[in-house]
Amino acid sequence: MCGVFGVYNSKTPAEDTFYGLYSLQHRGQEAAGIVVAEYDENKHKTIYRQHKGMGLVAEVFKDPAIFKKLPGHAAIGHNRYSTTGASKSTSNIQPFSLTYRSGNLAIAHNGNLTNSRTLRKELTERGIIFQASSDTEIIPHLAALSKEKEPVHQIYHALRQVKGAFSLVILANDQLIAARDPYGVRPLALGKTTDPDTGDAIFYVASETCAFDILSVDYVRDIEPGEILLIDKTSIRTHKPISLYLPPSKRKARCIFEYVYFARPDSLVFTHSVDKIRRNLGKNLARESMVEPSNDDKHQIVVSVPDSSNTAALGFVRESNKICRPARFEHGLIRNHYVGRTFIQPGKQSREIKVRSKYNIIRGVLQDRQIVVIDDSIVRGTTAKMLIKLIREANPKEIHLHISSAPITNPCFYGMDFPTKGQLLTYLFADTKDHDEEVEKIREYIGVDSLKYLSLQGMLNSAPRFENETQSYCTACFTGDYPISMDDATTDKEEYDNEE
Ligand SMILES: O=P(O)(O)OC[C@H]1O[C@H](OP(=O)(O)OP(=O)(O)O)[C@H](O)[C@@H]1O
Ligand SMILES: NC(=O)CC[C@H](N)C(=O)O
Ligand code: SF4
Ligand SMILES: [Mg+2]
Repeated sequence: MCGVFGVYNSKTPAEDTFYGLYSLQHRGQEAAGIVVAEYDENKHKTIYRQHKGMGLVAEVFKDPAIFKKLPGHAAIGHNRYSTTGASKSTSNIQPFSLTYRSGNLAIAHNGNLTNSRTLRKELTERGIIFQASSDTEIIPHLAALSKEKEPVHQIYHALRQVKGAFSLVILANDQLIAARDPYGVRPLALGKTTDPDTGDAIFYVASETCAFDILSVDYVRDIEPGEILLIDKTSIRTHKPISLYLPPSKRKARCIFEYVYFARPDSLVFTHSVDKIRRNLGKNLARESMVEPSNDDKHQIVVSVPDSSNTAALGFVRESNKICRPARFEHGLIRNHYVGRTFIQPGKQSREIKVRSKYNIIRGVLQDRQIVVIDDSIVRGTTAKMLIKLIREANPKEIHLHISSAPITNPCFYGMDFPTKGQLLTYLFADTKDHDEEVEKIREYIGVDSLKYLSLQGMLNSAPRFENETQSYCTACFTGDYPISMDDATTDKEEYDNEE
């Protein structure tokens, strides 16, 4: 999924970006980087400096001396969760920065392009040399090839040619550019504060608004789907950046999975509170639930799988009580906070080890009870399978697993790393005759007394509506209805990587 952050007209751009990336850590745990722009008055040009590395933000930027070497007025940063190009390859760490005929360019990307292989082949045939194997590097190459003079127009020209999901922050000489694909698949927000000394604006761009909160920055609005926003010296005085627009798409395709799992609940995503939508998902799940408290239990014991399903579990409990099905939220699973997100971890074995070391059970809460376990999603099934085995060790009376999203049956090509059906748990049961039989087989496999997924309609009813739009969300991994065509013939993430 990746986290992107940008800042313009700050006295401490590297530090601001560090804190922004730190709060966006949940969007990518593989690598992090910052590129800072400093205007050199003597040379009349902008100099870029960077620091990048594999691992978490706090590890990559552990040494405070790094920040002394990154002075400037603007910066962009990136947390990587790889979707195209090997995870472990250092050449894929973003932001990418390069020098070309119009000066300096640096780019950070959240999303995934669906025609990058086709474009890469064309560019390679024209003699372009690629340093990385990720899709993102295509964009600066296309911009550099553009006949336009202004970097923002070169970027526009490049973005007309790429397809797929992109939320971008770009440094172009001394300017900051933010852009979002016309479908609006990934989020991107604009924030602002005022410099108390000059009255000038300080602009911020981030994947999620939680990055603004940590810096006491006001959320202004979202970068619109298809918008290319230019922030420069003039806009800091006027407090108004300039916008260009890519041709609109017929429909919008905001990733509904951002609401289900990915984003932090304290963020506004697509202009709406993730917390509120996640509570709605839990509420609708309670309405669809068929589990009644067993005779000798006064309450259902509802246990969330921390952290991502905590909010849905709260919504579930509240609604259950409203509809006279007494329920009580309990901490039955404790999470080790030093283990990050497991689903976005590359590699099966490392995901399994992480799940096992991540959770432990509180026996007293679970023993001899009827337990409703709430999780937000089942993707590969690693978490559910291992967790239920763990919960069984506490001898609960019954385990009912409730999922606050529909079954994931199709790959994502727009920025989540499950590019083939074979990676999904549902694939194991693809030959079942209908939905009920499929759910029953999954129930048996996971080893629970009952399994309930929220319906697709229940999911859509939980998410906000956008006026004058025929379709607002991408639900492709749940439905197979892909809003953006997949031009590339292969989904091999490491196609262009050499053995390391
Ligand atoms: O079926 P799987 O492939 O295991 O993936 C789904 C699980 O992964 C996610 O949690 P994760 O641990 O990544 O993040 P969290 O700590 O934010 O809940 C999600 O909330 C599910 O629990
Ligand atoms: N998840 C993402 O947003 C990934 C960005 C980019 N496609 C990469 O693989 O580096
Ligand atoms: S396929 Fe699923 S995860 Fe991917 S963008 Fe669409 S809704 Fe989001
Ligand atoms: Mg989770």
